[in-house]
Amino acid sequence: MSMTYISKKHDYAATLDEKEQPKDQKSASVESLLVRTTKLTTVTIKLYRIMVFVRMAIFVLFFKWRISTALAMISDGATTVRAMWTMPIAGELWFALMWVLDQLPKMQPVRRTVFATALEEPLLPTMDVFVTTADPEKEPPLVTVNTILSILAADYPPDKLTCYVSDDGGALLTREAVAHAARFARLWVPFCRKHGVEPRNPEAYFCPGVKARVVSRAAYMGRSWPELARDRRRVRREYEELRLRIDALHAGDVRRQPWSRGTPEYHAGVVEVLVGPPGSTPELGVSDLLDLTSVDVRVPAVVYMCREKRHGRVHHRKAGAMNALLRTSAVLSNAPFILNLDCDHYVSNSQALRAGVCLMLDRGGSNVAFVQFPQRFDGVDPADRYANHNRVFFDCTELGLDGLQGPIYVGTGCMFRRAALYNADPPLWRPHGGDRDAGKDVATEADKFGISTPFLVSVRAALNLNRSEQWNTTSPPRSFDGAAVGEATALVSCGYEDRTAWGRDIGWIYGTVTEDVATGFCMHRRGWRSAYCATAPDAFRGTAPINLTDRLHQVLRWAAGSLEIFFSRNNALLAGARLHPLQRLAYLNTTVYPFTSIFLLLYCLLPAIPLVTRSASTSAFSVNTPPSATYIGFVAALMLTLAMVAALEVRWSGITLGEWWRNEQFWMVSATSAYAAAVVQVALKVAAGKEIAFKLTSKQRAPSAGGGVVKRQVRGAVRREMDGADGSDGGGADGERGVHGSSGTRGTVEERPRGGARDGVQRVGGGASPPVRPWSHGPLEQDVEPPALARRSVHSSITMFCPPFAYALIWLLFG
Ligand SMILES: O=c1ccn([C@@H]2O[C@H](COP(=O)(O)OP(=O)(O)O[C@H]3O[C@H](CO)[C@@H](O)[C@H](O)[C@H]3O)[C@@H](O)[C@H]2O)c(=O)[nH]1
Ligand SMILES: [Mn+2]
Repeated sequence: MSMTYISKKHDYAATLDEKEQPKDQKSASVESLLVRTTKLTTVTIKLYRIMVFVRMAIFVLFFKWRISTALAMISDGATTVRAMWTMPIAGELWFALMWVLDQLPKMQPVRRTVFATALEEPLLPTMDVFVTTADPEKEPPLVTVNTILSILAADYPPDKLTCYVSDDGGALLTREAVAHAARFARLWVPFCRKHGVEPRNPEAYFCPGVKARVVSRAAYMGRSWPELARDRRRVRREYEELRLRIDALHAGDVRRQPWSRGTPEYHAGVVEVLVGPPGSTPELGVSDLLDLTSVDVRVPAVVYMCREKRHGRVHHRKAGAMNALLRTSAVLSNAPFILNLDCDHYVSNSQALRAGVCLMLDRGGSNVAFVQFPQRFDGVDPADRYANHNRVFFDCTELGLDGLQGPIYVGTGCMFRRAALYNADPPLWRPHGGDRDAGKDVATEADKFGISTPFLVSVRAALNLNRSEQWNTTSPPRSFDGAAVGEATALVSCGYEDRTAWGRDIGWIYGTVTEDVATGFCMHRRGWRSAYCATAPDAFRGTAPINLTDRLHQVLRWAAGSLEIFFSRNNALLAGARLHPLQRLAYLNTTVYPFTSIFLLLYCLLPAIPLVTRSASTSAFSVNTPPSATYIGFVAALMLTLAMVAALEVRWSGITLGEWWRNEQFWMVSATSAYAAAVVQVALKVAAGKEIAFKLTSKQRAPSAGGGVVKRQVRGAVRREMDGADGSDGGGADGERGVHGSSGTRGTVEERPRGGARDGVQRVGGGASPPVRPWSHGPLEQDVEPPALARRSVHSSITMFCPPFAYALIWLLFG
């Protein structure tokens, strides 16, 4: 099976310039077998480029006319009049600049086709997967558990994969839930392997969600179709028990003393190997539940980590957790490649890990520091009213940047080269005769990496392995023994990074709440490339904020984090020449966009001043004078070209016009609220040193898995099944139907393997519904009406974001 980009109807021919990707000796043998990169050369993209330049030319003419007219008008005017002319022109110049910064990096998009199965199993390198969670209330342990299960069941050799979980909350609840997941994995992983099910997240697989894919009878590759139905029912019952156990954990003793090691902000460091590494040869299994006689039952290793936290010590939020994971994994498995998933982003395509590796090992791949996958989301309402899908960014901007030395790193769903996190130089920029620090002694690196000798040894091994690129023959030593775990625990103590380069040059970058953008930028600045990997089906899927308050808080955090980067040493304007000029523009755009709010608010509010103040000087403003024909002509031309550029962008990228429009709408909402709040926050930080908080996004899934009105009856069905329906093969859970999408037009009905009863949706378990707790998975059956949810959240958002408006109004009226 080859993994191709989400199907597009364009045909494209030109292969990427040879100069762009220097021929690499070691990976030459796999040249063009793993990845095919093609520039988009359709008529649409050519027209698109022309239209962008036409619009830029119109801008130049417009500003020439506008500024000369303004100068004539204000030559003898009062100060107010001058201000009234200068501000709008400054605003227009800023908006034009932002548009140009946004468009130019999108002009050379490329598409990649990854042939994941072309990479033979023995050639696969080892891989560490990092999952971060921070608060069991906002990030329900069940969500984390499902993510872990999807990772463990991914199609990757189990002896080459290790799953690390970082628990920043230090919660016993999370640790226990992960341990339960590790136990359930012994059944779940062989089941997935045996029947090739997708997606390998049990919640998504068993629930009638939008993306639950069920193999059709014809495509089924297993031994016998009825066996799948029977196994599926049995595994499902076990999964239901796991869910109940995790609920019980929350409700029971653990809940009464959830922070057994202290509080979320004060606890000791813990590293615990929950599942040890499996052997390197397949083990055929025995199980009471399933026939596993011909299935490899090995499960990848699982490590739980909770870094130490102390009062008065900054912990650097996710970046700090990732760096702790980087060190922990270094002394245990030390894999050359690292995949990061937030606790809610599960592996939705079991081939995804291989796809990422292909981009790293392919010709020219040795210069790739990270592979960013698009972020896709479940549970967003069908109208996507808060533009959660972010299609314009993922399907246009990142695709465009992929043609310019690589996309921006934007968090979850990103695969890294360990050596790049250790601040190594890419081969492309290595000084002749080897690496810049190849000859250096490890001991002298202690001021950068900290004093742990085993860790320094692991760094050296990782850098050497990266230089030799012999991934398969010299796999790094994996030791999970007591000594290694003890060392790992010392490495997650909160003082370890003192007086080192962690967070500055090494690992994830500190000093901003959007550590992702800063970290990727530092790599690009060193000359590393990155790659964008959009697969079909989606590689990973996660949850998005389901109400406006959460969404605006998320946008506020991103905007504030961007400005923090702008005011730091990682400002794109200060970067050296290894950054592609257009990439520099893209980074500049990514770090200054929140300033737009100032211009936008003034631009919209200033014209109203004469109406409310009625002062002599401003009333001289002719509110009654009709706009000149030239002005109307320019505005019409700018609007028309904007629409044409949008239409062409929509065409070449394959997104819908609706998605583009949502993006514009939500941009307006953010720019007049969250961006302004971000500017205020960062101003306070710069002026008074007030730190910006990392407010976690709640991962409580909307009770509607597929968005809109979706009925969930899983518990009911399972309970009914448990109540004695077991014998009736074919009824029960396997007979239910999933109502998809629920948007009416897109909704499809999917049959589960055994077909059978078609009334599954109506069935509800008997007895009283369990109490709805925030972390539980909802009542037995619930209709959710998104507008009601949205209305409620609009109220809370208004109270949250009205201060900037209130101040603006007060200033206008009485200032
Ligand atoms: O002190 C902290 C704070 C957060 N996290 C984890 O960071 C991740 C991201 O948090 P979330 O609230 O989901 O933020 P989002 O805005 O949804 O995430 C996006 O934006 C973040 C930067 O603002 C990136 O870190 C994420 O990878 C990216 O997906 C989650 O797994 C958290 O558990 C920690 O581990 N420790
Ligand atoms: Mn998130």
